[in-house]
Amino acid sequence: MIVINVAVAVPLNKTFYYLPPENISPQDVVGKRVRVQLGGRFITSYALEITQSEDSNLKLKPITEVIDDDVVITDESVALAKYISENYVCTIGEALACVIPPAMKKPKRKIKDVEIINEESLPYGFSLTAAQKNAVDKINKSVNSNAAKTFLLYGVTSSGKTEVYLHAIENAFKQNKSAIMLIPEISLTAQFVEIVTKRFGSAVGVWHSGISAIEKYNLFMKAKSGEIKIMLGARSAIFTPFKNLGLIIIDEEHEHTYKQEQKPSYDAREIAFWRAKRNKSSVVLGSATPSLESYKDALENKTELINLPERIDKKPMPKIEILSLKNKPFGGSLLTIETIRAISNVLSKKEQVIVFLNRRGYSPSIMCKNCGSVYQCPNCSVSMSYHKAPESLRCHYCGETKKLPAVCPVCKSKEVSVFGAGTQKVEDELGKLFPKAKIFRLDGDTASLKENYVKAYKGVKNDRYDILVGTQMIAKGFDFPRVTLVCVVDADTSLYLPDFKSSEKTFQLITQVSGRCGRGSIPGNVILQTRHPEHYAITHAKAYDFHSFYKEELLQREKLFYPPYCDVAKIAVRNRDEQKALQDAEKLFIFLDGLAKSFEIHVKLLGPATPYIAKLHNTHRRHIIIKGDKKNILKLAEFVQNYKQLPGTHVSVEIMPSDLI
Ligand SMILES: Nc1ncnc2c1ncn2[C@@H]1O[C@H](COP(=O)(O)OP(=O)(O)OP(=O)(O)O)[C@@H](O)[C@H]1O
Ligand SMILES: [Zn+2]
Repeated sequence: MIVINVAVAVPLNKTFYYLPPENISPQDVVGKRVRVQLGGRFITSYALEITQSEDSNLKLKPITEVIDDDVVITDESVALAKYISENYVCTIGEALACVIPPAMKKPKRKIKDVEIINEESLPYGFSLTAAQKNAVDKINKSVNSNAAKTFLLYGVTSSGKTEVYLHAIENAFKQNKSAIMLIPEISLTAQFVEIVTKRFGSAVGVWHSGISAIEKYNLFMKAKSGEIKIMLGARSAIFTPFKNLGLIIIDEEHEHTYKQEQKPSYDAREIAFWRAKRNKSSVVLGSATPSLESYKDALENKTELINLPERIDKKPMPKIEILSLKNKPFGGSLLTIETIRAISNVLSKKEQVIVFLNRRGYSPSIMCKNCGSVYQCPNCSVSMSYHKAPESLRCHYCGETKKLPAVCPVCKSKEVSVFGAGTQKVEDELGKLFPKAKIFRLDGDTASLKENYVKAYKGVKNDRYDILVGTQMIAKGFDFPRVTLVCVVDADTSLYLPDFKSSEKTFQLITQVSGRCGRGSIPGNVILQTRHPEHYAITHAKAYDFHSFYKEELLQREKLFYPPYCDVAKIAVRNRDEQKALQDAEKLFIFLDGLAKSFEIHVKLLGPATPYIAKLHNTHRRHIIIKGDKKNILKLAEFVQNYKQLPGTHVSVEIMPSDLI
């Protein structure tokens, strides 16, 4: 009997046999996505191969539907899924659902292209600097000789990394090879789509979470057939099924968005290395603030370091002035007199300002002045943020929205007031201080409308706005030549989060946002408000001294045994019942500890600990952390799947998470 081996995206570590659908030959099923019934559910799955079964009594269900007309599963996608399943604790089916999106949809009739822009490629406007040329030569040599090398392009902000990428892509293109270019943030799409499509016209596809299921299908098939040769996109664009992949570029490689939090918790950088090895392609990791891991690899010659130590035309780095808020009372004015003066001065010269605060909403909490209680989210153990226009209280974690209470729910006092500041409040204050200035705010709230990304980018670029206010969305990648001042309202938002990466993230954020100014003909200035002016993340950022920061941070990591000195996994145990979450976390810890001892798996187990946010979406959480080397961590993490948990408990494993909170 002929049966078809199908990978289903469920956490059962095996593939399943189904009968081919009636009237369709088995050869026309294999390599395509199919719908199958499993345990009462219909699931989009992957038809891997035809097998002969000796057992003719086998009771098998037929495949319900063959989704694709053409083959979508390649040898590479199966091998890659196997790699993902072995390295991120998931099944082949779950891994395939990552490599080949189950949701992409074949159009009923041919639709016109939306994201592919048919502009003719434009000539280059300027010649490369010596440092850029050196970088391009090295990358091209590697691409042309199929050397499968990885480069770390460490170039200060505005050193012209984009131009290096474009020249390297052009070379790959001339060699008839394809290229993937990853960008970390959807807010940067407008800028990069403009730049890349100007050069490469209709050869470019754009892939991100905002595109429709049909657009995804079209792009996927066009990449597979070679109709497009360059894919620009977010993390998941790393899976673009190019056949002749020559080059993978990961811009802002330090960004945590390249790491998927949900299962499978893959890192796009690692997928890039795997694909590069298989396809003999080159990888370029670019950043002005490389991650500790990437910089260490480069210094140890595991990858090749290329430096762009200066800004284009030797423009000076912006001068960073630190304004200490140490002795200033909490809850006072958001902007110091010095900051207000600096903004006023820049606006009077018709230059532009970026005002950065990495917190959206109006205020992060509301508090009763009488009894001191803070209004908490009913579903999560966090305070609710106050939002103006429309006025509401919102939980930034579960989305719960409430009306602002007229009296304190605890003591009935009317003395309820907002506390702390977010981007809405900054926008408000700036509006009052500079009524003539045109202000645009880009953060998680305004960015829910897709067109606001484009509005922010084009508006600042074309001088329609004087001040851009925003969160980390505006901190990196943007190239706005008329921005001459950056104000960091509060540099400390990420500094004291209980996570081993909080100093690194703070250093990166300050360096990146500072790098947004002084990119044109007028030098830039940065004003950085902080309560911790002496912290090494801040002092080294002020001095643009990445290497000293790196050394100091490495010492801390070594002392506390954290990456890059070990690998880590975060196991989250969740249950709606707090006691059950706690009990199961403790039982799981004992189970893993016993296994580690009896199988002599050398790892360090920590926990179970209450995470920074103990309750999320009405679910209580406990974390177990495994530290050690990757092989041992994976060995132990595999056992998590065999753990018999209490009803209602959900256990997930994240390999090398971007944080431990
Ligand atoms: N060779 C060159 N000659 C003149 N201008 C250049 C050259 N190369 C790049 N530029 C310009 O310099 C500016 C900064 O370049 P780019 O945006 O690529 O910097 P970057 O290194 O990516 O910075 P960041 O890390 O801040 O994103 C851009 O406006 C770009 O057009
Ligand atoms: Zn909530």
